[in-house]
Amino acid sequence: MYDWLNALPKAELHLHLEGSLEPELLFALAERNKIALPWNDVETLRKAYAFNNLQEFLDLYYKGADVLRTSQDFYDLTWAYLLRCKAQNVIHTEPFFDPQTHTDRGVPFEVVLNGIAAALKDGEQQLGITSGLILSFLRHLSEAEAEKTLDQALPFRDAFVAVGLDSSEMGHPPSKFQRVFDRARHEGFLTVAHAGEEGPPEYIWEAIDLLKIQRIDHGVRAIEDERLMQRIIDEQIPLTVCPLSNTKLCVFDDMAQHNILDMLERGVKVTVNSDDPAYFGGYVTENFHALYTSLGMTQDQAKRLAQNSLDARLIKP
Ligand SMILES: Nc1ncnc2[nH]cnc12
Ligand SMILES: [Zn+2]
Repeated sequence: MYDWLNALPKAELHLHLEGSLEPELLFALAERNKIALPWNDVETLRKAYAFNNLQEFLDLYYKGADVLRTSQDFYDLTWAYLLRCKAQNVIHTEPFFDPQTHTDRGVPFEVVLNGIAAALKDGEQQLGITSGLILSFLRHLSEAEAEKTLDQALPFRDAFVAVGLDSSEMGHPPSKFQRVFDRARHEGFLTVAHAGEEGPPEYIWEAIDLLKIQRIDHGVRAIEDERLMQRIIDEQIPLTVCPLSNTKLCVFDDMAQHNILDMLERGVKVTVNSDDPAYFGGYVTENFHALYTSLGMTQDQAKRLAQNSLDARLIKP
């Protein structure tokens, strides 16, 4: 089944480039940039990948991102991810990057963007993988800081298709970013937002009604609100679900409890994604495979999930 799932043509719509930083590359970049790490070796670092919630993961993820300093680093990170896409027949990807994670420690916006954009261009030319980059604001920071990030992005507007919202969800509702999302839309960007990962259904309502999103990232807590379920079914608002992420971050106790197939059967446009594959134990195919082993996903369901990912692209072929 793994090989069959691997061969399915699919799109990945929820992937943080910084979350694809494998420990081996992290150590190689630390050496290249002469950065001392708090872990002795790759195995010790991998052992630290045990999380009780989103915040515990984010604390380590931001630490790991500190090895990314030059455009070449961002190129190498993005290229390594694209090679994984090629190996798993991901024919299109819409990755996130978090500029504030880098600008806040002194790496200029254009250094980050140039490396990522060059790799995505080579990915299309050399690997045939199309892409659309999403600039994600860190929601634990202020809206004013998001506004500053949008200002930095405008000279490079052709490099992005959308803005997004990620990082610590609880206590940082979408409504906190309504004005900057208004301006981003006015500037011609599409919008997406993480909502309903740990946060309540109310945050999903806000993402839809206030941020006017094209897709909900995660959204698994929508199932707690029947009126919301009807809305996302009626309007076919896609959910970019990340099964391995949800179990690693204890959103579900184990994969057998995951609601993605229940949502699929109810007519929700759910998709399968890897979120932060270097930290959560697998790329897209491993996420599909976990649904097969733990939930008995059928080939027909897998085909519908893969087709949903192609249908939910922001950039249509
Ligand atoms: N799963 C996730 N939720 C929120 N922010 C993130 N940043 C990287 N991964 C994330
Ligand atoms: Zn995410």
